[in-house]
Amino acid sequence: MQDTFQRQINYLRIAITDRCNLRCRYCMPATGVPLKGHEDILRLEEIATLARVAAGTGISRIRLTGGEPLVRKNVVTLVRELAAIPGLEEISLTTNGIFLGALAFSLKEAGLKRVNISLDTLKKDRYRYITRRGNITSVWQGIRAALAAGLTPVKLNVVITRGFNDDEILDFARLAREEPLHIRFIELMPIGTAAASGTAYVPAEEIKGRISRVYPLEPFPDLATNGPAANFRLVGGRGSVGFITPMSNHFCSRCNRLRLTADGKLRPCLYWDGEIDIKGPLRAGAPETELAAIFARAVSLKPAEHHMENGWRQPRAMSQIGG
Ligand SMILES: Nc1nc2c(ncn2[C@@H]2O[C@H](COP(=O)(O)OP(=O)(O)OP(=O)(O)O)[C@@H](O)[C@H]2O)c(=O)[nH]1
Ligand SMILES: C[S@@+](CC[C@H](N)C(=O)[O-])C[C@H]1O[C@@H](n2cnc3c(N)ncnc32)[C@H](O)[C@@H]1O
Ligand code: SF4
Ligand code: SF4
Repeated sequence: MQDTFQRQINYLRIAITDRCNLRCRYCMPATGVPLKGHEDILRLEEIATLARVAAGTGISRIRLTGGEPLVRKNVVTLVRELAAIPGLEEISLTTNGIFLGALAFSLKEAGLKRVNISLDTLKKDRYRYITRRGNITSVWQGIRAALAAGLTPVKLNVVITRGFNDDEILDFARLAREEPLHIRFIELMPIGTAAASGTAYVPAEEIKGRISRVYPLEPFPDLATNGPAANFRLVGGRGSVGFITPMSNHFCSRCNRLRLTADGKLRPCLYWDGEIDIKGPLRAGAPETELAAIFARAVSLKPAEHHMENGWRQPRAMSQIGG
């Protein structure tokens, strides 16, 4: 599908749940985000139906996210169903990694291609602080299991915030040198609790400068997956570092994605309030041609770019949109 700005839309991010086992401070309040009722959330077979329709419209990659996708019961069965859909070349997943140790091999066997794992600090106490409850040892078990299972390339998503973890930038770079891990530094966006907290993002250029003064970097186009990251190999290293810059240098002109929320809304953009209900028509028995037309309408409504700078704030939490 092509949108009104000549961008090819071939990637769908599906939030398969709005629930999460963690409470990352920049993402949600300590009490969590009000959850949708059981009936409001797409059933797994409904997600599979919509994925089949999406594939028919030209979507070739699907990423499962949330909330925390691995808290959704029967996620392995869902992956198996999605992996069997003709036209879907890649099913991937973004997770906090806590339950990945237990699930990595079954997910791989079911057809998952790769995982991105969120880890904002390498320090045990800080991890518990930023997630308000997580145990970093479980995340490392998840990372090791992902590598062993071949869910590769394994990418680590790191949100650097001023005064919290900006002293760990070189530790992460060292990790990328020593291990086959691809660290992506993400600029904090004013979404979720981050919007009101005044927490400051650290521009990617500053992070890159600090790394390249110690570890020479060279462009690493091989890791490109049509995602937003600009990737660099550390000369002589096993992994890489990448930069996702929604704030300092947004990548909207290359946008290739739609989002489907856990409660069945199609979102043309991460940072825009437009969304289209597709669960209602699906449950009312709409034929697949009609559902495909709803995908096409969502694509036609994609804005040229986000306007995070103009003061409008996304009312949905990141865990509801899927990141
Ligand atoms: N502004 C904006 N940020 C995005 C978008 N897609 C991803 N991000 C940010 O990048 C983070 C990491 O995204 P991932 O879930 O790892 O997905 P990805 O980077 O597309 O994955 P790859 O296919 O591995 O490149 C998200 O949580 C967001 O913070 C987008 O379309 N717009
Ligand atoms: C919303 S989570 C969903 C998937 C899973 N629970 C996880 O944490 O990977 C996806 C990603 O969004 C990132 N994220 C959450 N809030 C953000 C914000 N305000 N700005 C930038 N990234 C954010 C998280 O760090 C995580 O990497
Ligand atoms: S970033 Fe992911 S793990 Fe952390 S609270 Fe949000 S949804 Fe949960
Ligand atoms: S902010 Fe919106 S338009 Fe820009 S890359 Fe993200 S989803 Fe696409």
